[in-house]
Amino acid sequence: MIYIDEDMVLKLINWDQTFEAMEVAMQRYTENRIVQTARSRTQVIGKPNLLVTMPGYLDDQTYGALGCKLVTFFPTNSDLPKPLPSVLASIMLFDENTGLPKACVGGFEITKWRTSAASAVATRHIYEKRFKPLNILALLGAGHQGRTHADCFKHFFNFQEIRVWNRTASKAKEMVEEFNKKYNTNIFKFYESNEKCVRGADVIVTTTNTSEPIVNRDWVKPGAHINSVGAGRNHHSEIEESLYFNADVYIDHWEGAKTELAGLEKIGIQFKAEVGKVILNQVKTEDPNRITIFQSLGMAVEDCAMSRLIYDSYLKTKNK
Ligand SMILES: NC(=O)C1=CN([C@@H]2O[C@H](COP(=O)(O)OP(=O)(O)OC[C@H]3O[C@@H](n4cnc5c(N)ncnc54)[C@H](OP(=O)(O)O)[C@@H]3O)[C@@H](O)[C@H]2O)C=CC1
Ligand SMILES: O=C([O-])C1=[NH+]CCC1
Repeated sequence: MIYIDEDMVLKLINWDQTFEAMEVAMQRYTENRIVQTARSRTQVIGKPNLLVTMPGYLDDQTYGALGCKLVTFFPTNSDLPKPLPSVLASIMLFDENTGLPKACVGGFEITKWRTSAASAVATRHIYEKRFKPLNILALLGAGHQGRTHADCFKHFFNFQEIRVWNRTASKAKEMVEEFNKKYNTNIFKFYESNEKCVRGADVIVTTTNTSEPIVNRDWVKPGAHINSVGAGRNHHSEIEESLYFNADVYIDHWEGAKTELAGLEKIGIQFKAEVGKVILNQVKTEDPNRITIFQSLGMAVEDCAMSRLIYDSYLKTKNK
């Protein structure tokens, strides 16, 4: 069995293939060419820390794989004397004919890249495809996901302004300085207030652990698109609940939504469709003034597609 570590993953990964892998995973979901369940959660007694398992099978010539991602979600990691990321992961890849383990692939970078690319896929198909404006992007959260989303959205879309807000303002400030330098631009702007950051934005991305809303209904302009990625007490805590009643809400998969978004269903929110249906042009939001939300949970088959991609790329570099 091969071990592909995080440094190697970073050498092999790129945005265009990651985007394609996410599109394929979401599309195959809708075509019933995948198997996955809601993820299991094992909690460390007395702590908020979780081990989460995400097994899946994806049937596809290029991205198909049988795998299982093991994710640890340890919010207390940021309080350590030497802080560690709160979300860490490893992905096991198996031979689908023999069941033999083929590889263990570092899942930290993959989780950041594939989640960001899934948001980009949702933005492209739910929002951009309808010729909607891409002037202002608001990023709420400057943690690992917030930063990778910034890279990803800079790569795929031509926003004139990318606003950044974070609970700890100094981190948003640092990120803005770093990203303006990295891309030799001045489009990244620091925002002290989440309200000001959200008002007027065409696309909003939230990547925080908050359990209280950071996006209020009245702040979001008609027709805007939101990618809600983070999870607090619930996986839908970042957005004021009343906003869901005034929006078309898209999800990535129903198995996860049934458990992790049960709170939304309980208050009467009906999900419009999974993103795969939008990619396949089976569903769309007709009203240009309707707010759209992609409530991203993350799918095991996204990780299967990514580990297959990285595994194949790794073998190619070894056989050169
Ligand atoms: N949908 C999906 O597929 C995936 C979702 N996730 C989720 O994305 C989120 C972010 O992950 P990641 O970037 O790796 O984590 P990080 O620990 O790197 O970042 C956490 C972010 O949340 C902010 N935050 C924490 N508590 C609060 C609060 N009470 N109010 C406002 N902001 C808060 C932090 O701000 P500060 O700097 O001030 O601490 C920071 O910006 C997590 O909830 C994770 O579960 C992760 C992977 C995949
Ligand atoms: O899909 C994923 O890997 C995760 N979603 C929430 C935490 C990790």
